[in-house]
Amino acid sequence: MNRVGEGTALTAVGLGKRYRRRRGHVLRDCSFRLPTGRICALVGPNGAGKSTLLQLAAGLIRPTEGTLTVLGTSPAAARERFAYVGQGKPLPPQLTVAATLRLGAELNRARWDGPAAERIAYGHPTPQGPRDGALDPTARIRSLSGGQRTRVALALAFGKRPELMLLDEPMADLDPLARRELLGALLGEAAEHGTTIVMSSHVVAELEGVCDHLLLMGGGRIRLGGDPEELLAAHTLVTGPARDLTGHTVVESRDTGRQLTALIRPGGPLSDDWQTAAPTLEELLLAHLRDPKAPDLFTEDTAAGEEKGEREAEKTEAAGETGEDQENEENARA
Ligand SMILES: Nc1ncnc2c1ncn2[C@@H]1O[C@H](COP(=O)(O)OP(=O)(O)OP(=O)(O)O)[C@@H](O)[C@H]1O
Repeated sequence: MNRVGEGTALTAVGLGKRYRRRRGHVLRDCSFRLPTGRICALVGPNGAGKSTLLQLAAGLIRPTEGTLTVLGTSPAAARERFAYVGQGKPLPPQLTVAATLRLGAELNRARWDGPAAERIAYGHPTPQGPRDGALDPTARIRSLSGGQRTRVALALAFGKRPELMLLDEPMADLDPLARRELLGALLGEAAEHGTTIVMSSHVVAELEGVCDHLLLMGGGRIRLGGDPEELLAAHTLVTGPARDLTGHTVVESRDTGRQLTALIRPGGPLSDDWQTAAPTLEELLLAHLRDPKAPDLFTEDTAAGEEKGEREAEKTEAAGETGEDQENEENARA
């Protein structure tokens, strides 16, 4: 359901991506809309194209087909308004943490929020002194652990005070306390400033209760898109002796001979023979991942087809972005 004053953070229309040295498409004909102000989990198996989608949104690579509009414009035009933290996290190895944050301030003079960056990097000191995991401002980047570098990269992202954060597995190398702290900071950021957050992750359980939007990728496309609660509400786990599920959309079913267990999207009332239960988010995602043929589902406000006028404008604007020089750009960045 659309919320009052809500805009669009990302719109993909017929988005496709093929890498030159790889057979077949990584993404094919993806269309979806992500409203602003959402904390969106981007999930899917290894190689599903999550990093590719985030890199397309960050303007680091270009689509082979279709368009991806960021904050209503092209990724290049929106560059100042979003922050991207990729898995590689390139940071200047010779600089100290404090100098890296000063560089961030220098590069983002118009919007820099120093206290926000410092909160992520150094945290709030406890009465006993600096909190565990807080970075030493005089430490050089090259001497930091993977998780500590992630913290610097996230501090730069928060300092930029972006409208949109694109985070590629931001929690992968953080310890459990740091993960919790980061999730709290992301929630606070979204609540206070209306920041849209898109983060890829493999840890579904960690995302429950944090994310209010979900994009499930698989088979080169977006399989599920929307508010997790709405997506869950559209599904029911059923168990029973009956075999006939005509009239319902079956996502996955297992037949032991004596009884059938299935995850379905009910198309009408269920007969009394069935025992029913609400699936968990993990059950919903796993069922879709196990069965690549399960039909895709988008909640009402996330199907890109809604905004025809906007789409036409986006196509025109972004048309210049889908150039033939895409591989040159990728090579240059590599
Ligand atoms: N620069 C590239 N050149 C060729 N193929 C690539 C390139 N980058 C990614 N790929 C391929 O595209 C597919 C999608 O990769 P991507 O990194 O986007 O997936 P992912 O969902 O982020 O995976 P993971 O969960 O393992 O991080 C993979 O098969 C990968 O090998």
